[in-house]
Amino acid sequence: MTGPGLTRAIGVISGTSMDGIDVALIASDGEAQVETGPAATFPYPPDVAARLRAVVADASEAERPQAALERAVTDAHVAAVDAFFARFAIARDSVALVGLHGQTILHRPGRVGWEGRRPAAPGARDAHPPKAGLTRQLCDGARAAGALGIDVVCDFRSADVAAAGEGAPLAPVYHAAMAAGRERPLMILNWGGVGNVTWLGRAGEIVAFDTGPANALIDDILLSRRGVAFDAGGALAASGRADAAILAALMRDRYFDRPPPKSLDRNHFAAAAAAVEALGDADAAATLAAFTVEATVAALARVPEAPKRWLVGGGGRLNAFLMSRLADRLGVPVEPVEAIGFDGDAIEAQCFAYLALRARRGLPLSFPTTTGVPAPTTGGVFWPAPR
Ligand SMILES: Nc1ncnc2c1ncn2[C@@H]1O[C@H](COP(=O)(O)OP(=O)(O)OP(=O)(O)O)[C@@H](O)[C@H]1O
Ligand SMILES: CC(=O)N[C@H]1[C@@H]2OC[C@@H](O2)[C@@H](O)[C@@H]1O[C@H](C)C(=O)O
Repeated sequence: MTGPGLTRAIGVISGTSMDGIDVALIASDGEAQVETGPAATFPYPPDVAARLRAVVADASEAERPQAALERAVTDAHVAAVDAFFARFAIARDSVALVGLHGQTILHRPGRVGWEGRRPAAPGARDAHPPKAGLTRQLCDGARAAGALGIDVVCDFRSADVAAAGEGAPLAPVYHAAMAAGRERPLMILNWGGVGNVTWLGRAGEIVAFDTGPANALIDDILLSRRGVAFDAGGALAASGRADAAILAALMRDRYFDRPPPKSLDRNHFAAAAAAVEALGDADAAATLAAFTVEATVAALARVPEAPKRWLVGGGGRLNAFLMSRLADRLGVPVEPVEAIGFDGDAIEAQCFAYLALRARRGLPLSFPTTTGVPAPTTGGVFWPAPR
């Protein structure tokens, strides 16, 4: 794999589920041409995962420097790339670049309107002035480039936030490349911990935003109540009944009133766990699954034209219950991205390889209709390997 004009790059990400470190190889020009190679997921060392969960659960902790944890996360990501080279017998010097997303521990973009805030009237004293935008992905680029001996791009979101964008989602430009030549309008949905959509219009328009919860809330109650990481296939949710009143209350969150672009911190909907506390396990899972589906369906009101087809990536595509409920509610085909030849577990890692290549070429990663940034904006920080 490497056609003329294509560069081989590896992408690495651990998403909001913190279920492991995804690694994928692509060859691409950072534009229309993408060839996908192998991909795999490697577990976090358990102590690193536990420390991350504690920090992510506490925003004030997530704002502190976290230098030791950043080193541990970086080393885990480097180890994952080394294991990837070994598993697929890939020569290190055949890869020109590594895009390291790192681990998001806090996401608080500073755009006016964030969290449903309304701009204060002119002259009025704002009782809750916006905090400066901040998005934190733990990743030490210099350490990673040194350990890997390969050039690294990391910190993909900060330039967008500094330019008054949401800093997320960044996958849309990769989704557009994946779906080139497919029927429009088309929706690409990522159901990871948090959900996000990319709407692709007939004339090449892209509208993208985070939809709401995907699996994170369901994962959290399965872990706290049953000691398991997720609801396999959605079996527990399928055996329960969603509580309509609780669901309606959850859907009144002001996030759903906001027009896109918009993005979420993993913990935005953390109060939902308390809302289902009095329910039995199956009904709680069913209510949170219904919340994921309704939050996703609500995206329809925010795109110019209803998509003819939805393609789903991320672990949520393996939840048969969520997939069939979404298809019922939408009335159009809802299929895993495998339907167009992509590995739904690898898209985000592929995406950060692709974005790293774009960053090196000065191409934009984000756009006014994907993050609300005022103009198309490149990003990422480059760390050359020591020579
Ligand atoms: N067989 C399955 N049945 C049900 N759910 C599953 C299954 N396999 C994975 N999942 C869900 O998918 C989640 C992981 O999805 P994924 O790896 O796409 O998330 P992520 O990339 O960490 O999150 P994000 O995209 O928000 O950053 C798991 O936490 C689990 O909830
Ligand atoms: C701040 C952050 O890490 N956001 C993630 C998260 O996980 C899903 C959703 O929320 C999306 O906005 C984003 O990830 C993907 C890869 C993105 O930027 O497109």
